[in-house]
Amino acid sequence: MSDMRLIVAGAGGRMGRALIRAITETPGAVVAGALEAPTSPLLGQDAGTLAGLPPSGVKLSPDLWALSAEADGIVDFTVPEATIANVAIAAQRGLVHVIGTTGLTASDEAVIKSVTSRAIVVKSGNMSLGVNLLAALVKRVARSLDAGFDIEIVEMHHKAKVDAPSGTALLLGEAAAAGRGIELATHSARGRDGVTGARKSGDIGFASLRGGTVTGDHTVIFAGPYERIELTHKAEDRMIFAHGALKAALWARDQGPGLYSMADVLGLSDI
Ligand SMILES: NC(=O)C1=CN([C@@H]2O[C@H](COP(=O)(O)OP(=O)(O)OC[C@H]3O[C@@H](n4cnc5c(N)ncnc54)[C@H](OP(=O)(O)O)[C@@H]3O)[C@@H](O)[C@H]2O)C=CC1
Ligand SMILES: O=C(O)C1=N[C@H](C(=O)O)C[C@H](O)C1
Repeated sequence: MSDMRLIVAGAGGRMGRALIRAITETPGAVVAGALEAPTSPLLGQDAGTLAGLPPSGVKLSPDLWALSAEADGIVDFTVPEATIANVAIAAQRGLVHVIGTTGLTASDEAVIKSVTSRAIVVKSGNMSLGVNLLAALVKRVARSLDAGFDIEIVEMHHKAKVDAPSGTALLLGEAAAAGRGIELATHSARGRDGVTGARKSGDIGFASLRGGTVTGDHTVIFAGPYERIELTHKAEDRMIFAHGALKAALWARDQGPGLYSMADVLGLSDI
């Protein structure tokens, strides 16, 4: 099969630069385009050079329609507004769309879902192997423990992160809720402050810390009477997300239309 031609959306960002490096070092994939915001001062710069590599000849462009004429997929770690704009073009052009962007609203999620009867989308709040294994473990542990064990999810990220709770924390919350057989939407406690009253039994709590250069730490705490289980993942380098996203793109190329998760890509869906 020919190399998969990938567009990196948000190519000047932290994840975009990691993706350019990951694609460059992976056989079977090539950088076919580098998309950036129309207002970005980086437009016209070389994607390879920005990623700390030799010049690639691929310049940052704001025009996905033009870039996508010669591409098979788009790997998108940007901002919700950009991702939603990209969804329509990717679907129209028949591109595999790998979405890592977090902070998506329920209506954004609905827009993404709406194209998946005809388009291939892989979306996950965390593309790393470790976090997706952690999610499977969390689901399993939650299934074994009753509501006497309170579930709390703590995450810490670098000071530039703009959304909270993190996409990963929400993914882990969904896993815990699935294990317990409840809906996260109606059993979640976010942003406690002031006189909140006692903890509501059955809720899944979230707490977000921001500071420094932390790549991404997540702990799921099962706090029961006189004992506590804590499951933790610590990301040490963004390349784990980039390699996961690339694996997703190459995997998705052989799938039919649909909305897939990293659990599907990694074969963890049945845990
Ligand atoms: N699922 C996962 O595994 C992971 C998800 N993420 C998520 O990925 C997203 C990006 O993270 P990160 O790289 O750290 O953030 P950055 O802010 O470093 O990068 C985002 C990039 O997207 C660009 N951008 C904004 N608007 C557009 C547009 N319309 N078209 C193209 N590009 C655009 C930004 O440009 P400008 O700065 O000029 O606005 C910026 O370069 C976040 O939502 C984050 O939570 C991060 C890591 C792992
Ligand atoms: O913004 C980040 O940096 C990260 N975002 C993702 C999230 O919201 O969980 C994944 C990772 O933790 C890094």
